[in-house]
Amino acid sequence: MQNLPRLSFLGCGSMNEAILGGILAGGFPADRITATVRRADRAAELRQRHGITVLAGSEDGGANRTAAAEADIVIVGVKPVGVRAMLTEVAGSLAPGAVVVSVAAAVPLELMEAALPAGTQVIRTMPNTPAKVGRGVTALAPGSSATPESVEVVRSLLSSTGRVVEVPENQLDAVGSVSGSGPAYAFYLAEAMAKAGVELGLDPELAAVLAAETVAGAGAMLAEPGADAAALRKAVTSPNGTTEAAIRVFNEQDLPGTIAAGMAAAADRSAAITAELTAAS
Ligand SMILES: NC(=O)C1=CN([C@@H]2O[C@H](COP(=O)(O)OP(=O)(O)OC[C@H]3O[C@@H](n4cnc5c(N)ncnc54)[C@H](O)[C@@H]3O)[C@@H](O)[C@H]2O)C=CC1
Ligand SMILES: O=C(O)[C@@H]1CCC=N1
Repeated sequence: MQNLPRLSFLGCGSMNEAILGGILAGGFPADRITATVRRADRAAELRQRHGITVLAGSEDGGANRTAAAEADIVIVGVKPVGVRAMLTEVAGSLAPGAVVVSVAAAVPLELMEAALPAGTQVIRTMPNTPAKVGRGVTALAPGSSATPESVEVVRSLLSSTGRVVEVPENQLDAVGSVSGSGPAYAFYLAEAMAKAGVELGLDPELAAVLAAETVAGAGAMLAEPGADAAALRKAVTSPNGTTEAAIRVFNEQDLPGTIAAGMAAAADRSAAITAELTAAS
């Protein structure tokens, strides 16, 4: 592979566009990137926003095959149910030595490798959308043919979107329920805080600004080197003060247990999707 690989994003919705945005913001040249999408209006939007080449999908899969053929790294960003069909579509078009990276939840390496020519290098990842602002975290698990050199190239590419960690594939359901889905939990908290602020008498716009800035500011503090969530929380919580009153209610109503139950449901859903996809393959 050359110093700077050519990238093709096959399917470019929320997640792949976030990665694309993070990589471009990190200085990767737009003229080495192609994306495919289904609709012409979405293609125009991506071209205008990022200055990359975008091929609008045709029913016969020609756009995906063309994009795959010219790439050193192919990043598959369609919904889990569409991954096998996408890989089957491009299997005969991949360049020799190309690396296939999947961002799809719940789609096993084994299933992806079976849809591709023997020996294809596949890397399964679980990224998250803060990649867009360089604050993502991506867990990756290399497939059986991925070389350490290719893993390093992908790791280095994704490091411009945030942190990259390597995990055994069997931990990816748990990773997805923490960091893959996690941004949604933080946004949910901001929504709930804004709504509660309105119930306490604040104007809706003001409540939304206060909640969003607070979640964002707390996130920025957590991102500082050596930050510890419990210590930061304690620094806000005066003995017998207002914060303590709120946290007492959260604990009495077992908010930690509710969060754990929700995250277990996310991991269980991932395992169930894997079972459905495996049964259908
Ligand atoms: N959204 C997120 O925060 C995260 C998503 N993921 C994974 O990323 C994958 C994509 O999820 P989203 O981006 O949320 O979905 P999305 O629906 O926003 O994006 C999928 C895109 O693929 C396009 N597409 C579908 N079939 C195509 C085809 N044959 N040719 C060209 N384009 C095609 C769709 O038009 C759409 O734009 C999923 O597998 C999901 O599990 C993983 C981590 C986080
Ligand atoms: O909700 C989902 O299924 C995807 C995977 C992780 C985040 N979004």
